[in-house]
Amino acid sequence: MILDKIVKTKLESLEQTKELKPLDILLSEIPTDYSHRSFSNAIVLKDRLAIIAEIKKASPSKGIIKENFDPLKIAVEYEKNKVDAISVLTETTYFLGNNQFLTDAKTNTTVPVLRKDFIIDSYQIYEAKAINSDAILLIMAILTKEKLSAYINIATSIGLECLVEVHDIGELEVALECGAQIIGINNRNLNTFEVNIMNTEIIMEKIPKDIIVVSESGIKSNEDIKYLKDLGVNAALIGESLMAASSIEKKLQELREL
Ligand SMILES: O=P(O)(O)OC[C@@H](O)[C@@H](O)c1c[nH]c2ccccc12
Repeated sequence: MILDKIVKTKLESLEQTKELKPLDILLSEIPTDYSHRSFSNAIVLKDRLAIIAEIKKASPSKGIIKENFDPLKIAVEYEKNKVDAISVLTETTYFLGNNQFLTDAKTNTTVPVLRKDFIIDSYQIYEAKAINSDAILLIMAILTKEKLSAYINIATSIGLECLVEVHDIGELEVALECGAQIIGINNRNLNTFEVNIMNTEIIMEKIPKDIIVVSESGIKSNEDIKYLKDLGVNAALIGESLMAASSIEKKLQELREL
């Protein structure tokens, strides 16, 4: 199973990272001129669905998505086209991401930046802060209830917001019990890669009104956006269809068309 493989790779690389940079050194690197941008404010809008645009070179299901990949240029282009937030893959082995891509996106735009990675250790939360993230992704499928609770607390205590990702009702219940405020419904099953945007509709019904909802994965068309807006979702997280488009500007216009 791919998720197990990713977690295993992560565990191995984390050991090395921690050896090279122990936690106390990492903590001393947290920028003091940190400009915090509110992820939740950016994605809760009155009149429309917010767009969280993702910077992702490759994925385990598609391989390389974008050949001439210039993450800084993409971030600037996203900002120019008024996306509401940017998500950056920082996982290096399967998604060919990098922490620097996130720092660059933050420094060269004015929107909040979400760190997309497989967080399985509190070290990575401090790391997210050190590289200048505003929010982190926490994936229910790779965490226990105890870990999720602890990680939400740590993140909150250092001013990071959490997008808690679920893909079924069981996971949703645990996430809500742990105090998740922003729920990401993944339309892609991370083990089979199967995408079903109606997953959002099924899970949405069980989410209390005061919780912020993000629909993630497989969002490709203006119909998808309309469908999600009618469901009452706050934001759409879009990667592949923007990354694979020959023009990001045109694709965003097409997605937003009323
Ligand atoms: O590229 P897509 O189908 O538009 O999906 C974006 C995003 O939802 C996806 O990259 C994602 C959702 N959850 C994740 C967890 C880890 C890595 C990646 C992801």
